[in-house]
Amino acid sequence: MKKEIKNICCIGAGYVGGPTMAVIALKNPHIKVNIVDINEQRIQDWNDTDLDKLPIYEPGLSEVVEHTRGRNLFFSTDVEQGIRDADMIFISVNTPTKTYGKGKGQAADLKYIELCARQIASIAQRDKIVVEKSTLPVRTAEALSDILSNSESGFNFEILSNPEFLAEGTAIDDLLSPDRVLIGGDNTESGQIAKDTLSSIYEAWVPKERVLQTNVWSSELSKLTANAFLAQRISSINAMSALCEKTEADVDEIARAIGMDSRIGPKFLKSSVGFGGSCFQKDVLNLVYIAKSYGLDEVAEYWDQVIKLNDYQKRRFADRIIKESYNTVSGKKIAFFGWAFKKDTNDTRESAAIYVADHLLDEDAEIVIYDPKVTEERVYADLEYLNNHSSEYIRSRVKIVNNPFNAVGDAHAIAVLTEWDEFKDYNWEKIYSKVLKPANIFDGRNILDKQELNTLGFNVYNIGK
Ligand SMILES: NC(=O)C1=CN([C@@H]2O[C@H](COP(=O)(O)OP(=O)(O)OC[C@H]3O[C@@H](n4cnc5c(N)ncnc54)[C@H](O)[C@@H]3O)[C@@H](O)[C@H]2O)C=CC1
Ligand SMILES: O=C(O)[C@H]1O[C@H](OP(=O)(O)OP(=O)(O)OC[C@H]2O[C@@H](n3ccc(=O)[nH]c3=O)[C@H](O)[C@@H]2O)[C@H](O)[C@@H](O)[C@@H]1O
Repeated sequence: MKKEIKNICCIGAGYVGGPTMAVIALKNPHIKVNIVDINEQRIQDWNDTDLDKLPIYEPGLSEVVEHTRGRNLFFSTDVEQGIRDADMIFISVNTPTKTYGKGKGQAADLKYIELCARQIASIAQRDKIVVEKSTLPVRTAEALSDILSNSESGFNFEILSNPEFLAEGTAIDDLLSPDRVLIGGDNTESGQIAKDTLSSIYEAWVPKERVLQTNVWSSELSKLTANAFLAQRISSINAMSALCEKTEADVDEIARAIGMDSRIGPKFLKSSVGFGGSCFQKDVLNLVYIAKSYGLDEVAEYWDQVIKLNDYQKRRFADRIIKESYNTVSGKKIAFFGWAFKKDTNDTRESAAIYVADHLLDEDAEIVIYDPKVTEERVYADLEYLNNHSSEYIRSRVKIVNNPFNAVGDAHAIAVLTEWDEFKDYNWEKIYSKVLKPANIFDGRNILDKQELNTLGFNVYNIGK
C-alpha cells in the first residue's frame, strides 16, 4: 500500500537537493516539488533566467532545470510555506564536520538537521513523511523522531532514510540511472506504507529491483560505509603509489592488473594527489567518531588511517615539488592547473589543491592558478578558511587567471591538481616556450602524455611512477 503524494518539499537547495529534486520533478510531472533554502542568493541563482548562472555546475543539470522549472519544480526561500504544503519533506541540508565543542574535527554537526526537525514539528498541520536525504550518523532518525513526536501537534511523522549516492560531475547521470536507491524505514505498517510511497516515486524511472528497502539504521550506516569503502580504495592505491615511486613499479599498471580481478574490479583505483570533496573526509571522520563513541577503538583507528594516508599523499605531492625545485620554492612561481576537487564541477570543498597550495605558501612560494570553473573569490576563501596565513599574505602570493597560458609565463613548475580533460589537449609546445628551464611538470592526476612532454623537453613527475 502507498500514499498519494502531490506535493514534495526539499529543505536545502545544495549540490544534493537541487539535482536530486530536479530529476524527481522531471520523472514525476504530476508531483509539485518545492525546493526551499534560507540562502537567498542561492535561491535567486536557481531562479535565474540565464541557466549559466545556476549555483551548481553539473553536466546536464541546466537542461533538466529548463524542462521542469516553473512547471512542477520551484525554488523559494519560504521554508514555512514549503513545509506546510508538503506531503513528503526531504531534509537535504549540510552536515559538516563540527568545528567546536564535543567531537570537534570529527563528529558531524547536526544543528541544521535539528533546526529543520523543530521547524517541521512547529509548522506541520497534518501527517507527513520526513525523509533524511543528508548523510547522517547512524541512529539520527531516533533524534528526529524524538523531536517530531514530542511536538504538540499530535500528527504522525514517518521518518525514512534515503541517502544519496550521486557523485559530483556525474550527478545527473547517476540520478537517472542509479546503481541502487536505498530506502530505510520502520518495519511497522505505517513505516512500510511510507517506504512503499517513496519507492513508487523512484520507480517512475528506476527499475524496481534497484530500489532497496532496509531498516532505518542499516540505511543510515550503509551511506557512511559506502563512502568509507570508496575513500579506503583511494587511500589503498595511493599507499601503493608511494611504494611504486621507490621501486620503479607503475601504479597505473598495478591498478590495471588488480582491477582485472573481478573480485576487486577496475573502478576507483586511480591514484591521485589525494581525494577531496565535501564528503569522504567528513564521513570517514564521522565514522571514526561513532566507532569511538561506542568504545570500538580498533575500528576507529582502522578508518582513521584512511584519512591519515590521504593527508600524507597531499603533503608528499607538495614536498616533491619543493624537493625537485632544488629544495626551495621561496619566491618561485608555481602554476596550478586545476583547483576543483575533481573535473566537471565548480566545487572546491576539501580539494587537495587547497592543502598543496597551503604547504607551498608555508615555503613562501608564489602560486598562479587556472581552473576552468572556479572563481577567484572561491580560491581566496578556501585558503583563508584554513586560517594558516593572513588574507594579505595569501592575496599577495596567490593569483588566479582565466587562461592557462597566462598562468605559465616564467613559472618554475606546473602542477596538475585536477583532471580536467582540456589540460590534455593544450599546446604544450607553446607552454614549454613560456616556462623557466628546467621545465618541471608535477602531474598529480597522471593524465598528461609523459612521452610527448619529455620529447618537448619537460621533466614530468608522476604519482606512483
Ligand atoms: N555534495 C554531494 O555530492 C553529496 C552530499 N551528500 C550529503 O547531502 C547533504 C547536503 O550536501 P550538499 O548538498 O553538498 O550541501 P550544500 O551545502 O551544497 O547545501 C545545503 C543547503 O542547505 C541549506 N540549509 C541549511 N540549513 C537550512 C535550514 N534550516 N533551512 C533551509 N535551508 C537550509 C544551506 O543554505 C545550503 O544551501 C550532506 O549531508 C552531504 O553529506 C550526499 C551525497 C552526495
Ligand atoms: O557522499 C558524497 O558526497 C558522494 O561522495 C563521492 O562523490 P564525490 O565526492 O562527488 O566524487 P568522487 O568521484 O567520489 O571523487 C571524490 C574524490 O576522490 C578522487 N578520486 C576518485 C576516484 C579515484 O579513483 N581516485 C581519486 O583520487 C576524486 O578526484 C575526488 O577528489 C561518492 O563517489 C558518491 O557516491 C557519494 O554520494
